[in-house]
Amino acid sequence: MTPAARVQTAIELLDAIIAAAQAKGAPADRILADWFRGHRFAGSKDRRAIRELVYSAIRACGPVPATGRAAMLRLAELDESIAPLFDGSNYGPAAIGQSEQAARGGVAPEWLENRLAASDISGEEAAALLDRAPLDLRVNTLKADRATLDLPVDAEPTAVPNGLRIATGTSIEQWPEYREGKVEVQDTGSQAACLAIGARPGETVIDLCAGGGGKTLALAAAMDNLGRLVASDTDRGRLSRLTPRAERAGATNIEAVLLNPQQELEALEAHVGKADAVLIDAPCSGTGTWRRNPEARWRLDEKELQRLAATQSHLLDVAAKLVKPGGRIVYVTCSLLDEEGAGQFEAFLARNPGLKPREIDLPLGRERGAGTRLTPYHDGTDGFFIACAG
Ligand SMILES: C[S@@+](CC[C@H](N)C(=O)[O-])C[C@H]1O[C@@H](n2cnc3c(N)ncnc32)[C@H](O)[C@@H]1O
Repeated sequence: MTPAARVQTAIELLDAIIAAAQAKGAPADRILADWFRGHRFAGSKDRRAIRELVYSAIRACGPVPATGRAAMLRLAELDESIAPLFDGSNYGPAAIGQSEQAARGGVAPEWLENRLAASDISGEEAAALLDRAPLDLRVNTLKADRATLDLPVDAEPTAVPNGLRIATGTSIEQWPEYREGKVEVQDTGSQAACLAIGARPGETVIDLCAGGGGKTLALAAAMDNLGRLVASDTDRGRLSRLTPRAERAGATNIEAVLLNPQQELEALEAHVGKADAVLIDAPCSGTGTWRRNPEARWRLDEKELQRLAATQSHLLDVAAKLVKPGGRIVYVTCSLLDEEGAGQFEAFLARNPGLKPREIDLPLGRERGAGTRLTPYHDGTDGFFIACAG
């Protein structure tokens, strides 16, 4: 493909990504993967270049761009190598018209920038939300030891006990160490969230929103497979990914439980008032993970944020029923908005005067309300709010 044809392809993909974001459809990564699968003539260099153009254009726009072409014109304002490729050549984009408008820059749609600023995320903190994410691994202590594990590439220890950082873009799926379950891909912030729960061998721990089990596997390792680890979620598809992952990781103490939304306690009845610890890795806006999926900024609206906050509050109340007296509840969101983090947790404590905030000792982050906040700018991790009560 010519460089101009790559730009035109990126424009068309951006059109699809913008439409999907507004319709809450497929994420950008899936749209790209599907296109690459259907267009085998695009070689690996083409694919890399197109991906880079698409993601750079997404990062360059704050509010939702009107079109893929407007998004690419915004990128052309930042990267002078792009405008000359609007050359009207075969398969390339038409020449830039005199009155054509580029999309607006910024960190996010204005309403969302304002919400972030109200949560003290602005300036460099806000800009860093759109950095490129590093590639972090967690060494699975059920099968390996960070101090002695030999990997095919250089790896730097991170601030968390079993974390390693390797070069972004490294493909690890074919590594024997990965296939044998010695390492998992997991952001350092997620690993810190797992540390906060302090899961110990022999305990009963409930991972209430387990999804595909990213944190469940870390908890199983912390428990050394001893005790009871309940992994629940309302999403059957996500939860079904846990079993093969647990097998690969050698995690043997996990019990997966599918929940009905709003009736979570029915399936978890046997555990009411008995859990030593409950982790709520709550569904959230994901403002802390824009480094990985920057078009998520265009999916969110105020109504969705309200819906998420209501679910978070409900799940905190569910956790309060599951935990035993003296047990601990750890609340985690990968959002930097206080209404999903410090504010949400404060309201929970106010509703439950019998529960008190507990200090969590993490090697990263800063105090925020009754919890700890990790940010890409300050900690080099995804953004997280993590808090504990008991
Ligand atoms: C942030 S994700 C969890 C990620 C997962 N813990 C991990 O580390 O890979 C939030 C999860 O909450 C689940 N969820 C949404 N509503 C729920 C509910 N009412 N009860 C339990 N889980 C729920 C979603 O299906 C989603 O998997």
